[in-house]
Amino acid sequence: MNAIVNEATAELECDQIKSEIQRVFEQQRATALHLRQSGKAERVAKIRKLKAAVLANREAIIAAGFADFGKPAAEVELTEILPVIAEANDAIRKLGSWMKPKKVWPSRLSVGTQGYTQYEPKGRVLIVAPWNYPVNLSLGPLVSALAAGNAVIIKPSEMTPHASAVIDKILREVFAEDEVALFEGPASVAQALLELPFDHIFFTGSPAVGKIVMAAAAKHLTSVTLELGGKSPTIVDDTADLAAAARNILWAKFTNNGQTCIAPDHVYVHASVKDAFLQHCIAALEDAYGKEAEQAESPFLARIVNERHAERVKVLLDDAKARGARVVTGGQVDTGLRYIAPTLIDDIPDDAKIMSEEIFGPLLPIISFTDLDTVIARINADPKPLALYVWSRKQANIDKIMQQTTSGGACINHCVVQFLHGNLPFGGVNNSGIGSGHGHYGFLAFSHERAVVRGRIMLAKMFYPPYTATTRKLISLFIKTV
Ligand SMILES: NC(=O)c1ccc[n+]([C@@H]2O[C@H](COP(=O)([O-])OP(=O)(O)OC[C@H]3O[C@@H](n4cnc5c(N)ncnc54)[C@H](O)[C@@H]3O)[C@@H](O)[C@H]2O)c1
Repeated sequence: MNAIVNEATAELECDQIKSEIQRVFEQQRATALHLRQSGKAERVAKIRKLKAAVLANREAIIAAGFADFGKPAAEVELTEILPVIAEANDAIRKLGSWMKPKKVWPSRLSVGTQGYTQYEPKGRVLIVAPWNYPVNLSLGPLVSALAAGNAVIIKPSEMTPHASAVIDKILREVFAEDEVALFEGPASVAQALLELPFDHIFFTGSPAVGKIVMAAAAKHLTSVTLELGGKSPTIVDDTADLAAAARNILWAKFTNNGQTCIAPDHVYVHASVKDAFLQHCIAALEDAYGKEAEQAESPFLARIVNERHAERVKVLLDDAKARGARVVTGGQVDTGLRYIAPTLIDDIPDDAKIMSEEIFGPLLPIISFTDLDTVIARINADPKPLALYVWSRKQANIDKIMQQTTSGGACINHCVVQFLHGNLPFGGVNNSGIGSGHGHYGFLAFSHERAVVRGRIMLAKMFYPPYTATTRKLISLFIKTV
């Protein structure tokens, strides 16, 4: 009986959410039409208000990061607040030039015309965010959507309720719901949103859900930006600065306890320097989080977002160990406390699950190699990664890796900073994503580039029917000379 009542209640709630979503979506139609004519001042004013509200709620965002996954305050500020402020400042400074129509030279076939691209808001857009950087990955794209002049609906992840509550508070402080609205809830809420004919969907999450989003978007031919995940490889060759590599790779890996889309997933290290690299890694771990036995108490390590994910990461570790892998350091797991120690794993057989699934947790496989070609072949046999990191002082090795592999982004002698570089596109390639965001690229993702040609001299007149011998000669001339 209870199950039936629960089901009926859930269905009723679902219907209520759907009609609420529909109501807001309809309201946003008029806003989108108004925004089509909005200028720089109006858009910048919105971004300034958003930025001020983020800063005013700084402590609340820090508290939410701690409540959701025990995230240290410094990490919340560095990875959740700073990127949003940087995105906002970039848009405030540059929006004037981004919005300006861009003139182009006439091509040989369009001599006598004036051509330019005009940047128009896409209209009503949907931003779907994941849980791992809930503030950054919903408000960062929001800045770009506002810069481009859109009405926006945001769907944050259900797994970080404290962050969602702060985001909701910030948005309510700054926007009317016909400008920016937020719908919290499980995947079913995202599915209800995906039924609507949005003008663009900006989705950040897993490749599996990315496919669902793209299929739903296809029904309305809605354009998509898909910021997805995957296994980002890191290569450390025998010429690398091992101390610098170890410190930087581990920082990139264990920030947010490994729950970062562009974290180094696994490391290929040249066999001749593997032992030295491992020693540097252990020293770097101790510097950052204390001795192995103290690391569970470190205030600088976040926790896994929930028990289900802690269990998922534990299964990867157990499977690797069962197949003969060796834990170099770490390996302690308490799923109840959502704690998994920073763990380095060696001697992993190729068929271990950890070598094919995105780890998204604090386990770092170290794989030794002697021949760079085999590493490149392995990388190319896997789906195209979101990021690739190379540590080397040998230009020939760097060139070889960069020319013979692909990835959404890459760093040479660095990790993860491509995210913070606002002048570069941030995105994946195929399985790791489609399209890109950040800065100007974010503005473009949420804009329609309308191609406009203004006629001056009417060259086309020469080709009007009736088609005479002269017309044919002229066409031949163009074919030869164009
Ligand atoms: N490329 C990037 O910038 C980037 C950044 C962060 C995370 N990621 C990736 O995101 C993944 C982790 O985040 P996650 O677990 O929140 O991802 P996810 O794909 O499970 O969820 C993302 C969002 O989609 C919604 N969702 C879940 N199932 C859905 C469904 N069936 N239909 C419609 N919507 C659904 C969720 O509610 C959430 O809001 C990892 O793969 C990671 O690499 C990528």
